[in-house]
Amino acid sequence: MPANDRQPKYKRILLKLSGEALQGEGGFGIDPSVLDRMALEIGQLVGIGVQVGIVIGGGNLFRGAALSAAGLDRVTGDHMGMLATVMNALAMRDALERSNINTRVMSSIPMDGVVEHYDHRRAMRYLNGGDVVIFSAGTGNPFFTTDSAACLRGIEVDADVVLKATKVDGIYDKDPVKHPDAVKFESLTYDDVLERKLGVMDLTAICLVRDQQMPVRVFNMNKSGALLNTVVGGEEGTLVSGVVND
Ligand SMILES: Nc1ncnc2c1ncn2[C@@H]1O[C@H](COP(=O)(O)OP(=O)(O)OP(=O)(O)O)[C@@H](O)[C@H]1O
Ligand SMILES: O=c1ccn([C@@H]2O[C@H](COP(=O)(O)O)[C@@H](O)[C@H]2O)c(=O)[nH]1
Repeated sequence: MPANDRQPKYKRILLKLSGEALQGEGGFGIDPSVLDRMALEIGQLVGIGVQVGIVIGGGNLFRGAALSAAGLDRVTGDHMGMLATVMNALAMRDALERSNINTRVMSSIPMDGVVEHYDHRRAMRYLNGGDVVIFSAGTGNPFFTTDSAACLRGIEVDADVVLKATKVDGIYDKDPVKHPDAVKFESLTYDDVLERKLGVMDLTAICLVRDQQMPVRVFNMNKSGALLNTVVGGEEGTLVSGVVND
């Protein structure tokens, strides 16, 4: 069903941005033009009064599992991955502030003088005051992912929904990047995702949102206007919740 007006459906969202999406055509690092486009789209949400928390991945720079496969100690690799998310957060804050959007970066790992340490009550004050808050450094613990961090922070700040922005336009019965014949779901229950082991999000994250009944929508960030459409109630991508909406 298309969104019929510009009134937000959600008061507060937790937006998970894929680190890989920031690399643009370059294949590594951060493409400033991608940041600017995302800042514009996030600004549209702030403009209609939506409170926005963000978690950004680190896959454009480092992933602990990949570093470990190349011979590094896994915990060291995960620390590098979490630091990568701080770099992405700083770059995103820069783009948002150039668009005149007040933005705070908080880190799960103390980094005095660079970014604020994560503090739940302070984060709530910033969100209530209309600042965008970027939660960086994942959960602060190795062996987790930023999907888990996004779900955790989304639950902690009492977001209405976790929006996972990615490069595919929803959840399929198998990875659509590898399988052109993959079939898309409009909606799924948490148990569907777990039982079918659908790889778009890690299963720890799905268990967390299932236990707290936090809805998650997976949609394509490369589709212009999809983020705003989602927030005003458009049915972009795939919704994961406690019920199937057919
Ligand atoms: N069943 C599935 N449905 C949809 N996508 C799937 C599925 N299985 C695997 N994928 C893959 O999951 C990817 C989504 O992961 P994405 O890159 O957004 O997250 P991430 O790994 O958390 O981010 P980062 O790039 O920051 O590490 C898609 O690009 C898609 O190729
Ligand atoms: O809580 C966390 C979150 C992330 N990591 C490490 O960071 C990288 C990048 O995150 P992605 O979710 O893959 O984008 C991840 O591969 C882990 O190595 C972590 O250790 N703990």
